[in-house]
Amino acid sequence: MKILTAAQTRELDQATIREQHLTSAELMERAAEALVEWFCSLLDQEQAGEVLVLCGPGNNGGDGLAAARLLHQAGYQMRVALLPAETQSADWQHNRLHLPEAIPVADISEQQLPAILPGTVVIDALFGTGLARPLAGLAAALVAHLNAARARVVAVDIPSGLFTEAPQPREDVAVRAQHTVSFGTPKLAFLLPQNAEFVGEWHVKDIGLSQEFIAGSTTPWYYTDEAAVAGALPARAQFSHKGTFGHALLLAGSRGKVGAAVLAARACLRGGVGLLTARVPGCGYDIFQTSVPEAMCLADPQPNFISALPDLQPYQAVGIGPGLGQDAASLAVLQQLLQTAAATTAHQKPLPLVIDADALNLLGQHRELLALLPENTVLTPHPKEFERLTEPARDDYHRLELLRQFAQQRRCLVLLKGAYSCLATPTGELHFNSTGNPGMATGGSGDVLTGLLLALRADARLLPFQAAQLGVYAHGRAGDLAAAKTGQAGLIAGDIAHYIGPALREAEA
Ligand SMILES: NC(=O)C1=CN([C@@H]2O[C@H](COP(=O)(O)OP(=O)(O)OC[C@H]3O[C@@H](n4cnc5c(N)ncnc54)[C@H](O)[C@@H]3O)[C@@H](O)[C@H]2O)[C@@H](O)CC1
Ligand SMILES: [K+]
Repeated sequence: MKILTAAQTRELDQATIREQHLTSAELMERAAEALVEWFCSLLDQEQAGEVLVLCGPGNNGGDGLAAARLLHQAGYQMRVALLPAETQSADWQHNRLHLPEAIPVADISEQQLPAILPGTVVIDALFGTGLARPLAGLAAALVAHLNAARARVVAVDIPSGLFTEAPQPREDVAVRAQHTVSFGTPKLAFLLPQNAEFVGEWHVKDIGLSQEFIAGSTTPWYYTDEAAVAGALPARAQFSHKGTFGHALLLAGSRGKVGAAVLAARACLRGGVGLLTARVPGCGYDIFQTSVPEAMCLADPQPNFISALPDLQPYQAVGIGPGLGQDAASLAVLQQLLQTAAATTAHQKPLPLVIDADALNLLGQHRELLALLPENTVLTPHPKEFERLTEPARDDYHRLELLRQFAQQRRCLVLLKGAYSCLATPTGELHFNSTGNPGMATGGSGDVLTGLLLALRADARLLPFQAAQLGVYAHGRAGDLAAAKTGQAGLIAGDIAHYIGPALREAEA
């Protein structure tokens, strides 16, 4: 699903109106109906008590006025407070005119901020995508008053004060909502950690906006939902054999961290790889062979870490990093891997690589090695690891820009891990993942992701981006399926690996 800018959202509204021969008030009515339907499913009249709608002067306020009317008709006890302004939008005026007289309406002033008791349900319809500058004056005072009131807040379209696709200076005020109900497509602001305290839980409602306009819009931002990966995994042909799905090599583990190799290997096998060979330190041989009998094992001559790169000739993809440690000998292995993989690019496609964890830290310490990365290498840093590869980011928006630049410059697929993990492509696209849950913030879940990505990169039927996108999505989905059984607290990385099969099955062609 595409993520659009505020300007594109406005154009989308206009295109929908033209295409479907609607009035703008009719489109606003659809938005209000969607909001109200959602609201009624959340809280009944008794649970809601008196509902206060705060309305700004634009169409966001118009949505609020229309919703107040519809909720009143549905039997909710409503109260409306209006933020004064020199002018109001036409659809605002239309909905002001149609507001039932039974609903009390007050004008907001510095002296007369609306009374908000703790627990009051407040619908924030002050500003939406038309926010033109940071909040100041009365609007800022009102939002500070609301945030201090400990109300139950539902934001319409976007919490007032947040910009759709740009950061707001830190000291600025924005509404802290428990829920945000938006229309059509998600907004970039919803996907960034720094906005979580404002956005709360977000919901995007379909209001029949022009699909043709969306299809024709260009954007660097995408949201990987179920539809984006539907059918992404080709069905297995009847006469497939192990070779069809590739032979992967995993370089992982060091003394005390052989478990990382085990987890990555299990995930790689669950990811459908044809054959898996793991290079582990000598101390890991018995552990690995016993824990993952389905994989082959090449013990390193060194007992405690990996010191020698096996011959790469048999493999269709190589993963390196989980539990690797940062010994100088392992750095040499990484360097040799990059040189060998890059050398194969001259006469054939580059050897697919997946680079994670300590292998990323080693790259961060020896940035000259970045120039050796073969095209379409998959890197999976969390924000700290990414910072070691680049520079500290000012905020989440700046980090996205660094991510985009890095992926373009290095011609790699870079996955910035976190909630809504973001996959950057060599062409400058950013794909935010929709699956996963906080239960996955547990040791080893990154190792599982590496193993799964390795399996999908070894599968020659998938293009590099498809493999990475499917891997990230299925990893999160496996975590969601696992958490449904274990609860989030009880979730361990091995559970995620266990559910990779069912998660991938959902994306089968
Ligand atoms: N255009 C449409 O047809 C639809 C629009 N919808 C709603 O309309 C919203 C966008 O409406 P608008 O474009 O009218 O914009 P907004 O309602 O977000 O705000 C625009 C108004 O706020 C003022 N303003 C902007 N920044 C301000 C600030 N910092 N301090 C004080 N005043 C400020 C502007 O001068 C203008 O009067 C969406 O977020 C959505 O809620 C929905 O009804 C769906 C349909
Ligand atoms: K709002």
